[in-house]
Amino acid sequence: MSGETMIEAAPAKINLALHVTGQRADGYHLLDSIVAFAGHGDRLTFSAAERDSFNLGGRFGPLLSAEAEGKDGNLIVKARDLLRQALEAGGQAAGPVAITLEKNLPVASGIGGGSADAAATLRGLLRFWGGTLSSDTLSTTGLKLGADVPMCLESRPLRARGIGEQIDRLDTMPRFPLVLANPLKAVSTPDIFRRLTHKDHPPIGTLPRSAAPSEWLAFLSRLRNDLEPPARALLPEIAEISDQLRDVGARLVRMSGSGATCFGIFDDVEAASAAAGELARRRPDWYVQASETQGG
Ligand SMILES: C[C@](O)(CO)[C@H](O)COP(=O)(O)OP(=O)(O)OC[C@H]1O[C@@H](n2ccc(N)nc2=O)[C@H](O)[C@@H]1O
Ligand SMILES: Nc1ncnc2c1ncn2[C@@H]1O[C@H](COP(=O)(O)OP(=O)(O)OP(=O)(O)O)[C@@H](O)[C@H]1O
Repeated sequence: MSGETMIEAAPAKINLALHVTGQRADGYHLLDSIVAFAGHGDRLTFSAAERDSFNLGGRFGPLLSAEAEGKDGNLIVKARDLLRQALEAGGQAAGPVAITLEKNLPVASGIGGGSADAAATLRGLLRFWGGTLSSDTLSTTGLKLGADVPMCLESRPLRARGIGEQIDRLDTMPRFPLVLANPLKAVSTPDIFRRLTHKDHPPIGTLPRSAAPSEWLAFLSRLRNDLEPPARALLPEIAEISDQLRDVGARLVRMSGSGATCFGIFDDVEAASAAAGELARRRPDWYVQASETQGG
């Protein structure tokens, strides 16, 4: 075990497009999604300790600890236990660790907060413990924690198919300056999937060949998030957020994941930052964050 402290970023996951293309016999939906990761997210810290511990801080930490009580517990703890099991099964050491989560992302908001944290736990603890696990085993372990965890393990531009676990990297995707906005009302992912009426949309077509932002923006503009109609029916604020993002100059506005976070893509980081400032002034009751997606 290392004596040092290690930090692992858990970037917000953004579904730039999400098509629902079918449903498996077990009820899980088949997706075709273009995904990028923001420069902004949660932050995990791992330190050597005499016994395991888990602490929460950050803007949304108190909300999460209150919510998690009496429920299934935090995904970080589950990820730690699953990884330890996998390493110890192969004769590798996985000693006690103190984990701290700085919870900066709103909870149940469609930007993969819990999945990003679970993935960062797997990545970070593997480094902290100095363990070795094949990328297939890591991805399978991640999938046990949630459909979004394998893509969050990558945390780089990708196309996800299957239920989210079949991943192709999109190395030519440019960085997109954007603003994330959320009404601070939690949305339940299973609830949104349950409300879907159309489950057989066509898959995403041919991807751009170049890395030109204009080509990518035109491509993304032709796509959709099929979870947006049921989410809008549940939460009228999504329409309001989308209108506001357009009003402050976004080129493309869409909801991420099962909502309610929407993103607006801007021409440059200065425009995104100014728009976020204006939006936060207009709606201090919303979560508003300027960021930029990470490149391939
Ligand atoms: C909407 C997305 O965020 C898009 O990236 C993901 O598909 C959701 O991923 P997640 O939050 O990690 O989802 P999980 O925790 O695995 O599943 C929560 C619930 O969502 C539904 N679910 C999830 C993923 C999927 N491909 N089909 C589904 O129908 C299932 O009812 C499942 O019980
Ligand atoms: N570390 C965590 N961060 C956030 N939520 C967690 C965490 N651990 C457990 N949860 C539980 O997971 C639920 C879903 O939260 P999460 O923020 O991952 O949703 P989401 O942003 O909609 O994710 P996705 O985009 O993957 O659907 C929460 O309501 C909470 O009870």
